[in-house]
Formats: sequence, C-alpha cells, structure tokens
Amino acid sequence: MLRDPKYNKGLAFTEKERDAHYLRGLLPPAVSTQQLQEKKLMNTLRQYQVPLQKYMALTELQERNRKLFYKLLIDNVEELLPIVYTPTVGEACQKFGSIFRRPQGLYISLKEKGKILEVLKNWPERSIQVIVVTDGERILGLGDLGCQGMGIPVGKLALYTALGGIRPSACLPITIDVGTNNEQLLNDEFYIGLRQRRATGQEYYELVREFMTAVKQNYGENVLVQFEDFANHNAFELLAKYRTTHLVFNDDIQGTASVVLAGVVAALKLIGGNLADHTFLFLGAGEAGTGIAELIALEISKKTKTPLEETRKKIWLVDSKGLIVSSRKESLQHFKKPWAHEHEPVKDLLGAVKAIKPTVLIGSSGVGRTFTKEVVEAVTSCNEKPLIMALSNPTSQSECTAEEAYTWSKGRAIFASGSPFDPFKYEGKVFVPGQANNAYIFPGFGLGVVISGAIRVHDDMLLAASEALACQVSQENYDKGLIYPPFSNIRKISAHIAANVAAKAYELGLATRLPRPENLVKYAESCMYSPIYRNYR
Ligand SMILES: O=C([O-])CC(=O)C(=O)O
Ligand SMILES: [Mg+2]
Repeated sequence: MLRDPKYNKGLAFTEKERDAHYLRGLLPPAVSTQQLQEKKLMNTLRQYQVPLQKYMALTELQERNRKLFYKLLIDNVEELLPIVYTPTVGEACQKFGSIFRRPQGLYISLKEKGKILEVLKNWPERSIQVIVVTDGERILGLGDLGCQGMGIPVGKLALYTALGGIRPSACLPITIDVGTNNEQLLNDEFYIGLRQRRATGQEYYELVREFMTAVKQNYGENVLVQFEDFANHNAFELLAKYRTTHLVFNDDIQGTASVVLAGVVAALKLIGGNLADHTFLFLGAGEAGTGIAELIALEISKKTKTPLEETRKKIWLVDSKGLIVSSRKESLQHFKKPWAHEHEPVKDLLGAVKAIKPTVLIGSSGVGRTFTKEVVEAVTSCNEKPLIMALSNPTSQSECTAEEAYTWSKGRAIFASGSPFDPFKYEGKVFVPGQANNAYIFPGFGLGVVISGAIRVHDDMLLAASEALACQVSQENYDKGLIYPPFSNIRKISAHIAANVAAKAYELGLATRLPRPENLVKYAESCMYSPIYRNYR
C-alpha cells in the first residue's frame, strides 16, 4: 500500500489502518491529514524557482501518491496548470531524456510491430476509457520531439482526471515511436527513443492501423482515442480514416476549434454583432487554423441556414506563402483548398490585414512573434474592439504577448492566448487575458463521451461543447475583458460541457448507455473522480 501510488496515503494512514494493514513501523509516528499534506507540498513547490523543478516534483508526487497529486491539482488548478501542462510540459518534453526517472504511459515503437495487442495487455489496468496518443512529430509549437513527446499524453490525461473527473486508472497515455527527424535528439546520448529517422508512408500507416485495431479488440467500442500533436499531414488523414469506424477525437483540430468558437461567441458580447457579421483572418493554416475555420463556418451555416460554401467566404487564411487565394489552388494541400477564395495574391500577414480588414485575428501557425506592432496596429485601425487570439504554444511561440496586444492596440483589443499570460495594467486599467486552450474542452468533452457511452464523435458534439463553454462566461468575467471563465471553476464547467455533449450524443443516436439519465449535469458530477482519501478497513 505504501509503494503503490494508487493506495498510498503516506502519513495520512490512520492508527487503525496501520494496524490492520501491517504498516506499523513502516511510517514515523505522526499521523497527518490530507489537508496538511497538501499545505506542506504547496509550500515546498512554491520554494522552487524553476518551473521544471516544480514539474519534476509533481511527477514524483503522481508516482508516489496519486490522490494527493490530484487533490493538489484540483484545489490549485490556476497555479499548477502551467506546470503540469502548457507551457512547462513543453520544456519537460524537450528535456525528457535527462529528467526521465520512472516510465509513465505506454511506449509502442516499430520494434513492437506485430505485437501491439500483447503490449496493450502489458498495461496493468484493464478498463480504459480514454487514450491520448501522440507520435511526437509536432509537440506544441516545438516541432519533432520524437519519443520524448510522451510528456504531452501524460499531461493531457492528468487534466482529464483533474479537470474532467475521469478516473486515473481509466486513462492511458501512449506514444507511438516511429523514429524522429530531430537531429539533435538523434545525436543525444540520453535520447530515450528509437534512434532512426521517421518511418513514413505504408510502414507508418500500417503500424497505426495495427494499433487502432488492437485498441478496439482489447478495449471495445467505447474507448475514446484522442490524437494529439501529430504533424499536419498525418493528423488530417488519421482523423478522416478512423472517425467513421472508431471513437476518435483530434484535440488539435477539433478540441482547439471548439474552444476558440466558444471564445469568439462569448466575445460577441464585447465586440458586438452576430458571428455571421464578422470577418476572420488566420495566420496558420494547419490543424488548429483550418479546424477552427471549419467549425466557425459550420456554426454560421447552421445559425443562418446558409450553405457551408458561402459561410466559408468570411474566413481567410494566411500561410507561410501569403494569403490563401484561388490562384494558388493547384499547389495547395487538400485541407487548405476550401479556403482558397477569389482574391489577388497578398504576400504576407500585414498585407492581408490591410486587404481583408478582419474583425477577428487568430494566430495558429506555431511561430512566435508574428503579430508585430504593425499587424496589431493595422487590425486596430479598422476596428473599435478587435478580437486578437494568439493561440500558438508554448509561450515562446505565442504570436504576441498580452502586454504587446494591449499596448499596441492602446487597450482596445480583446485578447486571448493558447499559453497563459498574467494580467496586464495599461493606463490604470487591469486587463485579464483569457487562455484559449483546448484544456477547457477536452476533459469535459471526454467525460460527456464516457458517460453517454458514445460510439462516435460527431461535429455537432463539438458545437455542443463549445456552446456549453461560452455559456459559462459571467458578466464579472466580461468586465475584466475575459472571454473564458476562470479555470478555478473548471470541474463545474466540465460537468456542463459533458452534459451538453452527452445530450447531443443521445439526440444523434450515438449513445449506448441507456436509459439516458434525467439530469445530465448532476449525473456528470456524480461520475467524477474524487481525490479524497478513502478509508481502508
Ligand atoms: O497542449 C496545449 O497547450 C494545446 C495544444 O493542444 C497544442 O498546443 O498542441
Ligand atoms: Mg496539442
């Protein structure tokens, strides 16, 4: 019991438990409470100056005393989210080889080809509800980190439990290692992954196919597989391939889309108009950019009963070659083609802002510092209150900082970003930037899928999640310029998201948990994992 993080309570084992379970002498005499343990650990964590040290201390706690880890995370979510998650998790992945101690998650490499089902059976837990899987090729905006991408599924699943209430033993982090093209890692003596260049094409797709088949065979129809931080070229293809046969969700395409749509809808209270009245310009036409664009177009199409082909015309995307326009159609990757509207070529973002005059500017390119002073001033010059979203992660890749957005727009911008920024005081007024991160959506979304026993993910379920999130923004939040509710209420928010997603799954006939619970919010809450110690008799 002391050595298994699932049962360990450390000094909080009571006298009775120490007697009943042969723990006498294995612990010092003092008996603590979970509350006191929490206080002690938070004191310790706050003494570390370096975020990565906090990350390592939390990882150790997770591996030592699971309930206490989640208690800390749930009670101190705003303080600890930037540690177990973006941005620190990015640095942890970069240094994963050096900080690696105890393995977390399941590693499936090319060496396991033909044996993936056996590998899944090696995982000690049997009843899995959510898998987060990466192949490490595009970790946040940090690029190819190969096998070291494991930090991401581990971090995402910690949030599934802390924010969404999925039981930790029902969560399975997986990294598929097909090699890496990161030269630095290939030459790093501490690298933990396969030391070869990435397998591609048939070899790659066959390994993923074996994995997807084994998952279904081992866990059945109801396990949610979340694809995370795959490179564009594979992300779209895998989602298209498996969404009709498996319960899959791509967080970077669909989760990000849902959270950004929620923020934009909430922002309408501040910037005015309906969704259909706005003009959107994206920098970045990959998973996040095209995913968000498509969901916004879908929402407008449903609300205004206008064909999707029409509603897409209010949305413009810029990639590394400039504005995406119809004259470029031949050379465009397939996921960019729907956005190639009629327009003369424009070579860069600043030119595009001047030509398109967007009311909403969204950065999703993974490249930092691209919303320059000129760009922010240009978008401010054509709007009373421009909505600016700098989504790229981690902080180093953010298109601009909160300070820059507020200063360059002279306090007029409504700003949100993928990575967290502190509030900023401009001319006596405090502006609080929102965090437009898929962390708001995926935990509640997953909970909704799990409690309804949904067997597929439908776009309408993403819209349902988005709507539920937007409804949680209060007047008090708006007064501070926030377009997302604070993370401190996240479990309540997740219950509402879960309920709306589950309701949609039932409505669409995709739910298998019957009968449908009457009050889905209450039901979602009642299903959530509790980090409170249990008594052992
Ligand atoms: O992990 C995050 O913070 C958001 C995300 O999915 C990404 O940037 O790829
Ligand atoms: Mg991601």
